[in-house]
Amino acid sequence: MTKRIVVALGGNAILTDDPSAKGQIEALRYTSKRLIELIKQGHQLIISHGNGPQVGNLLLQQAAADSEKNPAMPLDTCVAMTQGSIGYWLQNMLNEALAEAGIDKQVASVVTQVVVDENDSAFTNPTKPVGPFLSEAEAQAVTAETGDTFVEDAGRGYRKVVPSPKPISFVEYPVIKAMIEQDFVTISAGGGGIPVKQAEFGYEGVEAVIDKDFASAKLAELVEADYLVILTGVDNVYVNFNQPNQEKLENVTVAQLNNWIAEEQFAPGSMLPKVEAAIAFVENNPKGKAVITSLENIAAVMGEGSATFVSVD
Ligand SMILES: Nc1ncnc2c1ncn2[C@@H]1O[C@H](COP(=O)(O)OP(=O)(O)O)[C@@H](O)[C@H]1O
Ligand SMILES: NC(=O)OP(=O)(O)O
Repeated sequence: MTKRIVVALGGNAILTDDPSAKGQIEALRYTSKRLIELIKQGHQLIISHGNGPQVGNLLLQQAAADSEKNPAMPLDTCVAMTQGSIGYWLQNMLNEALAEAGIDKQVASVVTQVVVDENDSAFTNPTKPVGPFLSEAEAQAVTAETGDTFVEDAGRGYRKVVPSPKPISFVEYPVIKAMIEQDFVTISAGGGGIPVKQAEFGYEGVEAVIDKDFASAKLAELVEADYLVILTGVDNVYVNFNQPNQEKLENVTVAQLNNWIAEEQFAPGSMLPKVEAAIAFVENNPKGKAVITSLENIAAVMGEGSATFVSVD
């Protein structure tokens, strides 16, 4: 039976060890081949993706801009730029994979604006890690020069943090919905969506990066998806992660996850938002399941391999 599946692509589905455009296109070529396995099985794919590494790199490139003739772009515009570039690469690679598989299906990216609350406490408490991983000494040197805030990111090094308000609504949702109804493969809410606030007539950008897992959960809720699949660097969520007594989670409920959240089992800025997004989706859509796994293990969604499945109870 056809399932409606929202797939949120994490960092390493797009950027492996080569951050050049060519390297990211290659990573997305592989990713697309894996993704269309679900289309081959007759399922409907609704794709979103992250942009943390890319938007952080773009911010670093902005620092090289001169102030008048070649001005630095604000963060919301940088999010739009990464949404555009990743969407462009991904739609091309999906088209290629579909053509190779002899499947005639349209793919398109939607430049997606996501409304946030300008009074969200995130604006005074930046938590979203973006850009490259630095050593502690490198991070301290950048902070001394720019005033940027860095945090240690899940044992992998230090990353700059930016405000990450919660997504409220999708400006382009009627368009996304119409495309889904036509059975087009949609790429939307890239990089969590371009953060905007309501203006008198229309919308105005705000400087932030929305967490793509929260945006994807909201999208999955709106489209009443059967599955929200969050693809990341690990096959499963763990308790006691990276410790000798780490324990793989396979089928878990919201109540169990809430207990582990209280024990601080999931790293803020990396696994915690994924777990929270999974909870939000199944609580608002109790018939749906959330799945956290790796791209390599995507077949687990249909029962072939290891993944963490979250259900409401
Ligand atoms: N409890 C945990 N269980 C599994 N992975 C965890 C846990 N805590 C932190 N992590 C780390 O979080 C990473 C996923 O977050 P991140 O790489 O920021 O996401 P994304 O794939 O969306 O870019 C995993 O690859 C893993 O290294
Ligand atoms: N915007 C966002 O959450 O990106 P990452 O998933 O790449 O961190």
